[in-house]
Amino acid sequence: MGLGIYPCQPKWGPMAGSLEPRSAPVQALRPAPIAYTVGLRKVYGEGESQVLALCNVDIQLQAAEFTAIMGPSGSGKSTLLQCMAGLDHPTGGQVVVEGVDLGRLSPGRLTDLRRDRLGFVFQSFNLIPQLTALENLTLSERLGGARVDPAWLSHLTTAFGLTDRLHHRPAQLSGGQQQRVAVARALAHRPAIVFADEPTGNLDSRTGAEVLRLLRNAVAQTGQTVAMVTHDPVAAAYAHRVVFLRDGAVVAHLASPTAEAVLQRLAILEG
Ligand SMILES: Nc1ncnc2c1ncn2[C@@H]1O[C@H](COP(=O)(O)OP(=O)(O)OP(=O)(O)O)[C@@H](O)[C@H]1O
Repeated sequence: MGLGIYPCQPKWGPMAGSLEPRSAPVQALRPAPIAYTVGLRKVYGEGESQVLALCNVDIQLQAAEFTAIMGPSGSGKSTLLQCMAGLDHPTGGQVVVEGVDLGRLSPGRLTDLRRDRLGFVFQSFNLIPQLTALENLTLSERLGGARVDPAWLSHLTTAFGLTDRLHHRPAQLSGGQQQRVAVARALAHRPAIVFADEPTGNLDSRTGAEVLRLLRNAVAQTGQTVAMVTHDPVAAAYAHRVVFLRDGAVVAHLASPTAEAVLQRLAILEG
């Protein structure tokens, strides 16, 4: 049986008592999200080997909020991030970023939107090895995007402790320095949203904490919107809100998370 007739109903419903309050007056006061999905669905493969990675996911990212996405291995976290960031095509449903339905964009317009309005941070840094840190920082400009404001770039490199590393190539930098360059690069063109997939996965806890502080400061000080996939409850506690996935569906939200509260929710999900 293929997934064409799969009911798309995960084994898990929302976790009792864990959803954010949704009274009508509070909803009415909430500003429109900067990005959202409606009924997002992603199926990989065909026929017997089909995998339902996302199952009718509705999620909102609020502007100037730091959202962490968590869940057991294989629950669909990276797939959700990739679909929201226009790096992967959903099988069904909608992704809307700053009012633009990504599904209606031509491949060229989607590439432009990714370059100009989105920033990316990956677990493996993904810097271009032949370019210096400074050249990596201005990559979106080098790819034909808007000019990176020199004053903003100077602020970023100072705040990120990179001023004496700008002419080094990635291989001449530590892992933490490389990820700081990657985060600064993601912020350099002032994107609407930074998507980060396990940004601390390759870092020790001290270096990882530095990177998380930089992301959180970007949210607190400049109103940057950040969405981050992580396995680490300590990393998730830097966020304003955690969205939990299980079997490709959103099953819980946690506002103002602590590492302990995140750990408890994960234990229930993985139990
Ligand atoms: N390219 C692909 N082809 C086939 N199946 C895939 C592909 N990418 C992901 N999947 C499957 O989709 C499901 C969701 O994968 P995804 O990587 O989004 O989960 P995840 O929660 O990010 O997992 P992890 O925490 O282990 O990184 C999994 O069952 C995975 O095996």
